[in-house]
Amino acid sequence: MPSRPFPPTSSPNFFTKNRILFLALTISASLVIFCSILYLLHHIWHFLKHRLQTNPFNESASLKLQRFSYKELKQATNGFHTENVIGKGGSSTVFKGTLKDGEFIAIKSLDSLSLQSEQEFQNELHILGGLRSPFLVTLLGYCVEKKRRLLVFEYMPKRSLQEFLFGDDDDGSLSWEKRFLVIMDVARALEFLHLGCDPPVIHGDIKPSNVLLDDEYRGKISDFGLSRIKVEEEGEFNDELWKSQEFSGNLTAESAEAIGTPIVESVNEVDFALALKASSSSSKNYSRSGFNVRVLNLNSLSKNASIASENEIRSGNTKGKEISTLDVDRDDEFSSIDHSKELNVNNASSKDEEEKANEKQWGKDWWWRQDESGELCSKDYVMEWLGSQICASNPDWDEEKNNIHKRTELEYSSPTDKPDDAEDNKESKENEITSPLGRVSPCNEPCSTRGINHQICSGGYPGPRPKKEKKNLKKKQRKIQDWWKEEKLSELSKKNCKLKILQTKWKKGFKVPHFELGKRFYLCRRRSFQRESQNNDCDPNEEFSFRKNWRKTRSSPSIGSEMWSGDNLSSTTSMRGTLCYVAPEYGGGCEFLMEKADIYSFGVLILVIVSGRRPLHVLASPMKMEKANLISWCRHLAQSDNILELVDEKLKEDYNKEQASLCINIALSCLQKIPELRPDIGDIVKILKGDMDLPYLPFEFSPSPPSKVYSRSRRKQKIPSVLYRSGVE
Ligand SMILES: Nc1ncnc2c1ncn2[C@@H]1O[C@H](COP(=O)(O)OP(=O)(O)OP(=O)(O)O)[C@@H](O)[C@H]1O
Repeated sequence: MPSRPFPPTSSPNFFTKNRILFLALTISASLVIFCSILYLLHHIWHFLKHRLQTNPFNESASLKLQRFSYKELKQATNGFHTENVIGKGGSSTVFKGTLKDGEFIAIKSLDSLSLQSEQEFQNELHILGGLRSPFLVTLLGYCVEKKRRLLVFEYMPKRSLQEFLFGDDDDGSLSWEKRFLVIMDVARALEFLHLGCDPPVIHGDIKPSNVLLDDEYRGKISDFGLSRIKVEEEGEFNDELWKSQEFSGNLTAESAEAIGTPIVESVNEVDFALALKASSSSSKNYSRSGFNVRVLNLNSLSKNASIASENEIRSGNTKGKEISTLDVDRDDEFSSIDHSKELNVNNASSKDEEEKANEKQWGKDWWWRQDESGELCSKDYVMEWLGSQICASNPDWDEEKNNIHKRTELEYSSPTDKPDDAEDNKESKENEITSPLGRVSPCNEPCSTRGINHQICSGGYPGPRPKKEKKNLKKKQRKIQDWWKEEKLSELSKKNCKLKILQTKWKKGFKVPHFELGKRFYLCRRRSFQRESQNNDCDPNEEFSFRKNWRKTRSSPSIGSEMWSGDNLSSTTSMRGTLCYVAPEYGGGCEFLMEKADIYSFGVLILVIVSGRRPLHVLASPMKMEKANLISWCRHLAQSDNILELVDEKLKEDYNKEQASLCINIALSCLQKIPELRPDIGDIVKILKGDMDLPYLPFEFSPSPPSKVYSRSRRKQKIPSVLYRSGVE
């Protein structure tokens, strides 16, 4: 039997094909595995690298914040007793508390719940809550119960630098050494925020009242209500993310969870339009509709507003009510919350509260005032500010008052001289030779809080004032106003003209209904503000903050700077920070708070610390006018090679001249108008430590011609290591 042929199942061709296929599969599989491993390794490396950069937001485990109950905090502060009040911010009251274990704490309690205060609360909670540094005030915990929002901080026994520099209880203990250390501490704090954190954190409101002092007068930065996390994507800012942070004040839910802090449910999604709308709204009128920004548009805004304003007109109450644009769909949770009552703050009568609310309310008009009103001009702000400053206690002013007092006494002592005549004669004589500021005479009249129209305060001239004298006084005040206007504000007016032209162009080009609305609100608010200002007494403890506008603090006002040049008063849609400390570019429409804006504020802070003066200091004597604006005075001194004249007179000769001039020079370089030219904080710290040379200052700050500037000997100065905080270096 012939054998059957073996079926040709495996030809050499078949084997080769299979082998090739197998090889190809193996190679591609191993390639995929290899690439995945590479990808994984890259990610691990990236993650580790960033972790090593002390990324505060990833160190979740160690940063769990303690959640306090309201009851616990109430006990710690003896029922939030007024005796325990240690500070007052624009939107919160700070109490000293004692925990059961005897530890002192500072409890910051929101006075009322508005979008803005909620946003700042969230900011502090999520940004500061995720940071740990010996140069930052430690956030220990929080309390969120219904409408109550409280933050618990480590207690800083020496309170704020502001109180120390300008407070009544100045015992002169802020020696040069301490001042220098505080400058160093703030620089280190900013170094941590800008360079030690990834992503960097921008504080956004560096000023003396936000620098707290510990037992040894070492400075720590506080108040992260305006701070921002800088998010940079492929070299460009991520607009969306930035804005969402800017206006919602929230990190994402995940990141919040990561640092163990709560997201307060209602404010998760808020955008620019809402923030603007809400920034001119009061907590009392806050509505749920405001939270859903996605449905907001200009039409709904104007519609809501017109309904609201109609209601207001009907009820005859137009005071402080732009907010009522949001009156539709009122949300109980966020409607009228009177925190102070709950907190047992006894001294706030309902009337007072209303006034306070109105006052804050006025402050929230900033955006409308900026963007819309035809009447808006920087001059207004300057005049308003001047009004309050003239009331402020001021050594130079006091000096001048004493002189005037002496003069007046002399005049009165002569039996032949009638007081009124004497005053008149004096006025006509002095009129010829000096500006009205030189002839300011004191009064006992109450001062209105804002506006140059108010009386000039003095504590040293007792007794009732004859009618004629009052008239004279008014005359003088009017002259003072005119003089200020002529001398200092013409430049501002020019800028305002430009601004108005721009606004007109804008209006012509785009007829958007809500502009008119804004104007109506502004005018309405302005009227109510004027009424308020007529009634208010002068409070020297005011500060102009762009987030709160005029606000009361326990300490004296800190204000001034570039306002004479108008730089700080340019129009912007979302100005935040504190006047005179805020960088000029931030007022120019730049929406991003950059590190260099912090550097600018730091420059102002240095000058304030070194000089013991506020950035804008209205002085009685025209001879001292040049000193009114700390920054321009400093620039003038630099030009005349005399910067040490800026050093606080209280220090007499008891200070380190090299350190002082180093600080002033650093400040000058921080105050350069072009942000890019300002040094970064890493360099500043190195310069302060003496590890790096001071960069060349621009020609405008130099007393010498350019050639000399460049041949100027560079100072290399070693600061004794004892100056640095142990364990930190
Ligand atoms: N941890 C603290 N220890 C001691 N005093 C504090 C502390 N925190 C705040 N203060 C005091 O309370 C004052 C107001 O605090 P803070 O500026 O934080 O309130 P705020 O409402 O955020 O003010 P702002 O209007 O600047 O936002 C401070 O100037 C300081 O005197």
